Amino acid sequence: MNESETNNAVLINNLSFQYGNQNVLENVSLQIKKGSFLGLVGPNGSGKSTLIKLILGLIPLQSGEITLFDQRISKFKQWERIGFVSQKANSFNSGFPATVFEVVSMGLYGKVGLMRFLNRKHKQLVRDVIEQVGMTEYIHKNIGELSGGQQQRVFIARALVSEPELLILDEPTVGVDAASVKQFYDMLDHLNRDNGITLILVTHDIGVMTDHVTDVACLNKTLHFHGNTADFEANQDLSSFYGHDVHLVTHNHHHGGH
Ligand SMILES: Nc1ncnc2c1ncn2[C@@H]1O[C@H](COP(=O)(O)OP(=O)(O)OP(=O)(O)O)[C@@H](O)[C@H]1O
Repeated sequence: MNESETNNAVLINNLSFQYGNQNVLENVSLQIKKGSFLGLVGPNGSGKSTLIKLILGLIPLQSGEITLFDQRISKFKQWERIGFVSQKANSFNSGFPATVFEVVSMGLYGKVGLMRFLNRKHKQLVRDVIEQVGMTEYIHKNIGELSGGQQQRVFIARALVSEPELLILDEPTVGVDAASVKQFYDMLDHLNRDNGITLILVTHDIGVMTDHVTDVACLNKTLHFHGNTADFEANQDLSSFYGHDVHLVTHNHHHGGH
């Protein structure tokens, strides 16, 4: 980390975005501090993935500003500081011919070109991140033979080999069974607390999430709430609106209290 940097991993200022003439994000401002673990929640179609794509520079800004580690996104070049794991990561079928070690090594491609040129240091790094996500005993297993939750850990390890300071996860627990979800969150806690990695987690698992995240942001085109987890839970309107029935809510609904 750079000594002269502020405490912000991500700073979003007055961001708006449209697909065609559909407003998807309106005047969103959000400060994500280094070391925090942010849960980003919102109904289907509320703009969560769009916000993440904008932060990752995958789609261009239209209005407003995003600052990553104190650099305007248009000038930002240190993309290795940011890792991303998507919901669709766990789609390997049982025939996929790559081991956990190999899949995680692919995360180094940007650094070393081809996997067969991995040096001792790189191999150790690959083993270390596999250890961090608790997959050491599966290191030589084929990825396709693992459960969805285990595959997702492997994808997190793959994102971790480039040693990101910020890791963004877009609904990583979709399709993962309840028992594995708990372990998955424990692993995220470890990365956040022990390794100091800032996390942004897009999720619909409100109940599980609030036991782990430090901060919550509720998005429904505009930002309805951003604050610490205790304040989110204390606000009954918010936790029920963004809770279990979130899939049924339409954009036209009214919801008070904030
Ligand atoms: N490439 C695109 N072109 C046009 N419209 C899009 C595109 N991507 C998303 N949208 C629309 O923008 C809105 C926000 O979508 P977005 O994927 O950001 O929501 P989300 O909160 O991530 O939803 P979900 O929880 O269902 O994943 C939706 O109405 C969606 O249909």
